[in-house]
Amino acid sequence: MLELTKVSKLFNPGTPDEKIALMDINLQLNPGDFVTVIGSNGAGKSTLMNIISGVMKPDIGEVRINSETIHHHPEHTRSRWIGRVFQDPMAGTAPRMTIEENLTMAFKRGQRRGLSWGATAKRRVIFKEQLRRLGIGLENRMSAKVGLLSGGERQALSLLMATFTKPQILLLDEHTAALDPARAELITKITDEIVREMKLTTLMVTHNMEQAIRLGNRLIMMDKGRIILDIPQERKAGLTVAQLLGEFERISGQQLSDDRIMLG
Ligand SMILES: Nc1ncnc2c1ncn2[C@@H]1O[C@H](COP(=O)(O)OP(=O)(O)OP(=O)(O)O)[C@@H](O)[C@H]1O
Repeated sequence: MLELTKVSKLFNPGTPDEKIALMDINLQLNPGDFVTVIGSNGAGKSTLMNIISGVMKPDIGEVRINSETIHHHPEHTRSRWIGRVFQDPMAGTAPRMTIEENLTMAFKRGQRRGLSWGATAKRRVIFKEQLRRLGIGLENRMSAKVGLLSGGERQALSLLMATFTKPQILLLDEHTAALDPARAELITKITDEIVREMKLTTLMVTHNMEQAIRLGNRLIMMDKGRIILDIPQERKAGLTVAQLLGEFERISGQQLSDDRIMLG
């Protein structure tokens, strides 16, 4: 499904500001894998997401989706296969457009994948149905401008738009971090439901340790540009936050330094 082979990325190479963002990353996701990603500050989590989504190119190494190398595809063509939700609720939607117009945009992206839902009226019924699944009443506000929605409502809509046409890969980049705890929990619940129902292959970066353990079927821990721990479902199921932090210390020889860390 998604395969990274020997991917490395350095910033400012050969200068005093040289930073290793990713070093020799090998990662393979199987169809339907829901992988949570945690790590210390500057571990390379965002760079990993940026390289998969095509915002950045690796210095060396390969990224493949369904065995096809995707380096030569720019970000906008990769959006046919990759859905992404960012931390910033403003990032995934167009604020001056209505909910319906935003969904139409997401729908049109998917059309190239062979979707055809015909007339506008039929599409509107489908949009309403999809919005109702979120359980926050957006189906009754289809003509509202998205800029008027709360952060949580916008993240729910972003999530729906990113998954509308079943992407091959879903990237969630700390997508609940900017929300208050109640909204973050709601978006987490909706995420879990959508990912499970649609069986989406998903990578989710989070600073919430408890969430990283609770969600998904696999957990990856990063430090200094490397994957230092890859925990499968069987081991993840009984894991506690204290054990997870202990594992980090044991392998990296230091405490997990993350100024946004949440233990639960
Ligand atoms: N555009 C850039 N220019 C220079 N250095 C960069 C750039 N982007 C990232 N880095 C550096 O690369 C390393 C990895 O950064 P990255 O943002 O991927 O880490 P992260 O795990 O997402 O961190 P955090 O959790 O703190 O957001 C860090 O040392 C960072 O300072």
